Amino acid sequence: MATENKNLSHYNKATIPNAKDFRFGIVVSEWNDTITEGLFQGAFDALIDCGALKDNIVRWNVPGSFELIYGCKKMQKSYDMLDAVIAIGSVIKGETQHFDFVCQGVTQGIKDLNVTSDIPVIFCVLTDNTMQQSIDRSGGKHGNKGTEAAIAAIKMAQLKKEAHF
Ligand SMILES: Nc1c(NC[C@H](O)[C@H](O)[C@H](O)CO)[nH]c(=O)[nH]c1=O
Ligand SMILES: CC(=O)[C@@H](O)COP(=O)(O)O
Repeated sequence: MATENKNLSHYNKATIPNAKDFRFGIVVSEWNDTITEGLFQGAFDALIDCGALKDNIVRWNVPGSFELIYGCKKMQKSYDMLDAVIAIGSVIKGETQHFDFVCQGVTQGIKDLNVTSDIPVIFCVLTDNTMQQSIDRSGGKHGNKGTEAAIAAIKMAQLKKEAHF
């Protein structure tokens, strides 16, 4: 289902575990910071709304989406008691193929972190053709992908808690 048919900010708290005992890391890219700050706020507000404590949320910044890979890896290693990490970025297509390489690189890198570590990393990276598409997905008409990522982080933290291996 395309984003335009699903508001990214809608969630049913009755279907979401209480996050009061979970600890979250959030790594935020500074590229397109008007977008990434909106994504961060959406994620932070949703975590709190679902019971997370402010003191249980740690935030780091990195220069761009490609650095999310290293930032999330170090976050996992620095805080091994984290229950989930959210990687927040905004990649917007320019004139060259650089967009494709950044998007593929960060996608594969974050996938690898989910394979190599026991702490889930949630992919909250917008990969848009235009700034308007990014605005629409970071608190605009399609909702906020940061909110969606926070809900995913809570659900994956619960799965990690219940999984024995
Ligand atoms: N064009 C965008 C970038 N480019 C920068 C890279 O992410 C990286 O920081 C650089 O290549 C140095 O390693 N990053 C974004 O997050 N969004 C963009 O639109
Ligand atoms: C995603 C990018 O790196 C891109 O915005 C850079 O723009 P350009 O392809 O025009 O150099």
